[in-house]
Amino acid sequence: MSSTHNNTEGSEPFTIRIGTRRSPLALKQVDLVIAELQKVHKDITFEVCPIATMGDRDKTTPLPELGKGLWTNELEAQLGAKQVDFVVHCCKDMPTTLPEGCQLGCIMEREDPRDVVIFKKAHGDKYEKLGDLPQGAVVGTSSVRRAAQLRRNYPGLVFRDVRGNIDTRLRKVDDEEYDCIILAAAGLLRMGLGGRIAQYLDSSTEGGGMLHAVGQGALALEVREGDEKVLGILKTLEDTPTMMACFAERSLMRTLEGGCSVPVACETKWVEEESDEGTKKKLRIRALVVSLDGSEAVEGERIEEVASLAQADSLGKRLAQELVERGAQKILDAINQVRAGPGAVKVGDA
Ligand SMILES: NCc1[nH]cc(CCC(=O)O)c1CC(=O)O
Repeated sequence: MSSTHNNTEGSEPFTIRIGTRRSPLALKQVDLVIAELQKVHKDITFEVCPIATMGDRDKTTPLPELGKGLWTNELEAQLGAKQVDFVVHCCKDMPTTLPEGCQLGCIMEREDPRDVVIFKKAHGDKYEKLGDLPQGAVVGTSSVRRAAQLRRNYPGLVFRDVRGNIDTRLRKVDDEEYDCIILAAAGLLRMGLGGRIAQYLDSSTEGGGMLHAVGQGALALEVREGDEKVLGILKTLEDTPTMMACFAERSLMRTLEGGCSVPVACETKWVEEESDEGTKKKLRIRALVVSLDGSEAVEGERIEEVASLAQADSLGKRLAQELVERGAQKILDAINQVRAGPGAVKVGDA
């Protein structure tokens, strides 16, 4: 008689295959996910299946020309073909509408969602913040969202593209003609590179704030639609407040983009609000749609009680509609017009 190993699943040990990009950050993120899963599911074997996506292979074509899903399409194809059981994504890199047959299984607790400034090593401790930089200083970023917001507050700075993985970008700021670069805190912190962070940017930054990208700092796990077995396994990793915040952000983006990626920035925070009935936790979402050159912007904010993903969705949608009514459409139309014309304009987030 064969003995059956008694495990938490109540069945034979089995293997789960995980789809991921193969960048050092992506692999680190998968390690973090597996470490969390392994705590609960001791007898499951997790196998990492890294591949290069279009965004990894093509490092020169402007991002929008590569189309939507440049970081995700190949991974979702593998998921659909059952070559992998779930995919680990940066939530920020996922299009707001998923392909048929795919489902956002869960979103994990968020790392710091803010953007940060990293100065060239050779500058030593000469600069502490963006405002310390002289006229004409060069800021590396390929994100129109970042450049457009910073242009508004720091008109003297010059913006240049910088693409590549985190290590490549850090090498470029140190060795090439950049004075600083802007990156997401989350990637640096996960890679143990937080020591390079000189300044955190958010809506309240003195001298000029910045809102982050939709989904920035959160990891999202994508599964085949209705795959209850895998959904059940991943459920233990869900951070519901983060998931609700990201749903609000993604709904905002989905409502605004109308088929084309646009420079939309946001910031969500769970805040306590006092009322006659006592204190209540509410979700505050701030958002900004900005023209490519930073000359025009429409900003807004809403605070609502959110107790479900559907309510998070409608919060994001309402804020988007409010921004459109207050003039965001004019900015979006202008961007879409340039996008449709000859010559590429980058509006994806890098
Ligand atoms: N495609 C770039 C990308 N996608 C997600 C992150 C950061 C990590 C995160 O937001 O979870 C980055 C790098 C960056 O913006 O600095």
